[in-house]
Amino acid sequence: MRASMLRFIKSLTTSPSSHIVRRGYASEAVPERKVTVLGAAGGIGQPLSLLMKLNPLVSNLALYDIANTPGVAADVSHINTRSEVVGYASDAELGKALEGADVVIIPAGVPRKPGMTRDDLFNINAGIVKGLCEAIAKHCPNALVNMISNPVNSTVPIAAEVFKKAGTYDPKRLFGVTTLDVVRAKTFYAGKAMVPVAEVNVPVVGGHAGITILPLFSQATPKANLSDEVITALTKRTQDGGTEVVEAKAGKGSATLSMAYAGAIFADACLKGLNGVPDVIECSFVQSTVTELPFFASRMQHSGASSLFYSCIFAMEVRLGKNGVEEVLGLGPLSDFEKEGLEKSKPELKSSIEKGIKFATQ
Ligand SMILES: NC(=O)c1ccc[n+]([C@@H]2O[C@H](COP(=O)([O-])OP(=O)(O)OC[C@H]3O[C@@H](n4cnc5c(N)ncnc54)[C@H](O)[C@@H]3O)[C@@H](O)[C@H]2O)c1
Ligand SMILES: O=C(O)C[C@H](O)C(=O)O
Repeated sequence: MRASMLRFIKSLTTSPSSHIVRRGYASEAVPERKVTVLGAAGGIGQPLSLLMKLNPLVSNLALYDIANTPGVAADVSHINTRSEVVGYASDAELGKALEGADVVIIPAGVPRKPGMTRDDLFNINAGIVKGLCEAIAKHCPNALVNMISNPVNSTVPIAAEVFKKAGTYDPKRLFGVTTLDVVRAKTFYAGKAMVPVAEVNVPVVGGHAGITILPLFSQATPKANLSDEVITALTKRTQDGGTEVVEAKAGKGSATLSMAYAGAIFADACLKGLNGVPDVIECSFVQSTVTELPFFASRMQHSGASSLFYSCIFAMEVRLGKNGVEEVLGLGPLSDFEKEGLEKSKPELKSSIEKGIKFATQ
């Protein structure tokens, strides 16, 4: 488990809470932060809600789903951590769930079954995401939106178009959650490189489907002398990680537990960025200007005393301050294998992005 997540879970049982919430902050006070989970009663939503309840940076946790929310909210609310939990169960309550949210996490929608691609989920999930984003534009237009619902390569562009139409679009605040790809790349790399997994870092760029997932093992740390064959196999396993889980679950859905972990890591990074913690770096599928594609997942650094952390662009790191990005950091050279992977991924990524834009603007 990632060191920061382990630290905060451990700290819940070993330190007085007043110490926990102050760790890493210059000021004595930790801000109030509301996090809303849309799809909170689902396979991802439940463990993700649990993990957000364990996060000491959260003061208000709003759990929304169209089914089974009261039970999940009652259950999670009994955990003796900082946040107050409120469940919202119907369309009529969506506005209240979103009002005042700093971070909105969206794992609402149907998951894959064996034999399906993520794009096969488009017809159902596009409509769900569009409706939820319309509500976000209305009730919490300044929230950071963490999009988990698939196909991420299309649902993020849908969200962007909905926000543009509403006049609320801020590219610095919309994120496709690709953290699970990073989580997998780290795990698989550690296994082959025989290094402690907690020390591993691997940027993953591109998108979140098949060959659009581009792990950059040439930049993985700690360094290891892995053969081309091993790098190829690691890349393929990372790209097919979702399918590996879908097949193992044999019709009972896709990754939920590892996704909840990844979603919690990413939301925690968002909260830290909002709170002004420096040097917070994650990968995410965000608006980009570096390639000819309008969206691209890449590594980003977010911090700043104001409420922003910034998307970055293809294979880049950025440093943020009070008003967002302060500095864009170079990512470094790609291997020939990675350059080839990037070129191969572009047509699929482009078509998924265009599909989302077309759906939302029709
Ligand atoms: N980004 C990633 O890395 C990643 C990883 C895993 C899964 N996913 C995606 O996340 C989504 C959810 O997966 P899951 O396994 O949790 O599915 P699930 O079916 O277990 O849960 C989905 C939940 O969404 C709810 N829901 C449906 N429509 C809704 C609406 N309009 N408003 C609020 N809630 C609504 C359902 O009631 C259900 O509780 C899928 O699209 C899946 O493909 C993404
Ligand atoms: O593979 C899926 O359908 C779910 C998710 O995108 C994943 O990567 O696990």
